[in-house]
Amino acid sequence: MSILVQDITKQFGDFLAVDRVSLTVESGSLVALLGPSGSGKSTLLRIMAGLEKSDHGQIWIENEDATYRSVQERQIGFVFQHYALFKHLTVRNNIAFGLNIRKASKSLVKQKVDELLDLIQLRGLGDRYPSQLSGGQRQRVALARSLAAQPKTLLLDEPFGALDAKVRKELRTWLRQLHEQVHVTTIFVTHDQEEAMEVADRVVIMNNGRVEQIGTPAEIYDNPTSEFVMRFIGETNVISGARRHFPDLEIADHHQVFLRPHDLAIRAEPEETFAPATVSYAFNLGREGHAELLLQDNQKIVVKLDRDRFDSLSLYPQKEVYVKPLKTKIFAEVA
Ligand SMILES: Nc1ncnc2c1ncn2[C@@H]1O[C@H](COP(=O)(O)OP(=O)(O)OP(=O)(O)O)[C@@H](O)[C@H]1O
Repeated sequence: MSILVQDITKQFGDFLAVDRVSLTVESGSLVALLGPSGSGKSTLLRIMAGLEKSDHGQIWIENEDATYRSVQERQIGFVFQHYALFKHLTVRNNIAFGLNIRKASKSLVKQKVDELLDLIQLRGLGDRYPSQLSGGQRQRVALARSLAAQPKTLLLDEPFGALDAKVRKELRTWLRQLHEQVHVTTIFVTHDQEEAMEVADRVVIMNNGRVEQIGTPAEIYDNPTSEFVMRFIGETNVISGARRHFPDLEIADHHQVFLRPHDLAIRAEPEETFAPATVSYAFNLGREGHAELLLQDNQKIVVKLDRDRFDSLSLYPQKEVYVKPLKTKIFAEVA
């Protein structure tokens, strides 16, 4: 089920929460809405679901204007951060809830619930009550309950937000695998960039109610189109007056240069076009080594090196090294 969001705007009083957002979600894809707190992700998701009215713009579902359709008519499943399972019903009956309302036959309900219990890998726990499950298990039941209604689209609002880091990580992988099995068009909101990058086919980066960039995780990481995205996704170094250190960079004198900690060459001996720097700290993290270097004007650069390179350079505090950016980004300064 493809979804087209066209020029959606939503204001709460004087505050513009969603500002002329347009985007396309392709049928069967898994898309993350990623952005800092308050950037409008949940509001946009609720507008897509039909839980919130927009002030302007349209929502198209499978080439039909769904802007004024109800949640039910949109055939959308919704899962929130805080699992809203019925406490007095077993896992089985929670999953079966929608099917029972629609008066599906007993045998069909049993078959569907069995399939969904397998899908969420909780087959043996069907007779437990929500209070007898872990947070991660409850959230999987909430997903199964949404899937039981066979929604055309699944909207997840920080589905793992209330869980601890380890369980979140497990559920990420699980969500990806689940999506590969069921292929329901899925849009999920997160403010965790690692979660978005690991799980989604495409990531929509939001900031101040607007879409900053849309792309695959690799496109967004490798080719951020704004300073905001460069800083928000992955780590970045910012060097002011970079031409003083690296005269062959083709930039204006006042430009700032952005570069990832992996995108630097380091030498132990002086070399043309390399700038001298002093190691302020260096530590070995097992798989890779990290160091902080100070340029001659005391600007800091964080570098990350694979272990072989790190070991061969034998970095230690106060050591003199020579550095050169390999891949830089320059963004127009915002007036
Ligand atoms: N019903 C409302 N009334 C007034 N302001 C609201 C309402 N809902 C959201 N807002 C405001 O709109 C802005 C966007 O909120 P939204 O929940 O969409 O952001 P978000 O990106 O999902 O943030 P978070 O990651 O913190 O959930 C916020 O500043 C919020 O305070």
